[in-house]
This record gives sequence, structure tokens and C-alpha cells, in this order.
Amino acid sequence: MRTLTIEPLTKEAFAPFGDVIETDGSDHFMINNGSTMRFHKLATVETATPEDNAIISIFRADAQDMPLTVSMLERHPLGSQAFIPLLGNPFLIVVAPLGDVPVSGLVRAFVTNGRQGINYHRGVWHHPVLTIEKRDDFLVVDRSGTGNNCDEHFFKEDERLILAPHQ
Ligand SMILES: NC(=O)N[C@@H](O)C(=O)O
Ligand code: NI
Repeated sequence: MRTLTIEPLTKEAFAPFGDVIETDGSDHFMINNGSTMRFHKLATVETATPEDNAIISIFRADAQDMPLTVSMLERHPLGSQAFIPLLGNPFLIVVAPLGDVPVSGLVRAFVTNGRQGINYHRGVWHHPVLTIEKRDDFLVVDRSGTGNNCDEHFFKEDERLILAPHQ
């Protein structure tokens, strides 16, 4: 099984999978009579139909045992999904490009710097949220509506991957 190289998250590296939600290196303009910087439209919320809603939730996630065997990825065919850390902790991301199924050889892993969130574009394969802390909180912005919005793909045994952040 291939051990994933964990890359530092950057806008450029993550561009095939979605947006990085961060102030570092992001354009902004002043509002509120010069008292506030607006880092405007860092990402957009994708939905599928006019009846859909973009909703805001909080995920309180517990850490997976590491090293983790990545045996599955999921995607949301009807909308985007954003994770913004509420406690300032780095977290892990595992993604694969758009396609009918995720290609094991194209799976990539990233680690955030604690000041970054991400917005998976509609249909991008990703692992469910992966904390580094024992427990962590995320603000999540994603799509609510009718129909199935979560496809799961389970890798064959020889396609599985290892995520080993502490090695
Ligand atoms: N199931 C759910 O809402 N969470 C996943 O989509 C995830 O990416 O963590
Ligand atoms: Ni998801």
C-alpha cells in the first residue's frame, strides 16, 4: 500500500479539488468605514437545483487512529462542502480528482496551517473530515436538498493507502 505524501496546503496545489479559505495571500478591501478588511468571495457554495439550500453546520470530529488506512473516499454530486476550523488547529485532507471513481494513484494528502479552511468543489472525492487533534470543531457549509448527495467508493485492498501524519 502506498503511503501518502502529506503536502502543505496551498491555493495552487488544491486548485484541482476546490478552494482554500484563508486571509494569507487573499485579496481584500476595506469596509465599515475602514475598520474592517473584507476578504471577499473566497469560495462559492455550489448547489444543484433552485430548491436546494446552502446550510451552515458545526462538525465536532474525533480523531481517527493514525496511521490510517485510507480504504474509502466519498463525494457530494449535488453540491460543494466547506470545512472551516473553529479552534485554529491544523487538519488533514485526502482528495482525488473528479471522475466516476477515485483513482488510487491520483489520491493526494494535504495538511492545513490552522488558519485555513477548504471548500471541496461539487463531486470532488475526499475522505470524511480528518482531525489531528483528539477532538476538533469545524464550521461546515454545504448543500441541503432532495436526492442522494453522498457517494462512497471503497478501494480494493491493493488500492488502499496509508496516511501517517506523525511519521
Ligand atoms: N457525512 C458528512 O456530512 N460528512 C462528510 O461529508 C465529510 O466530508 O466529513
Ligand atoms: Ni464530505
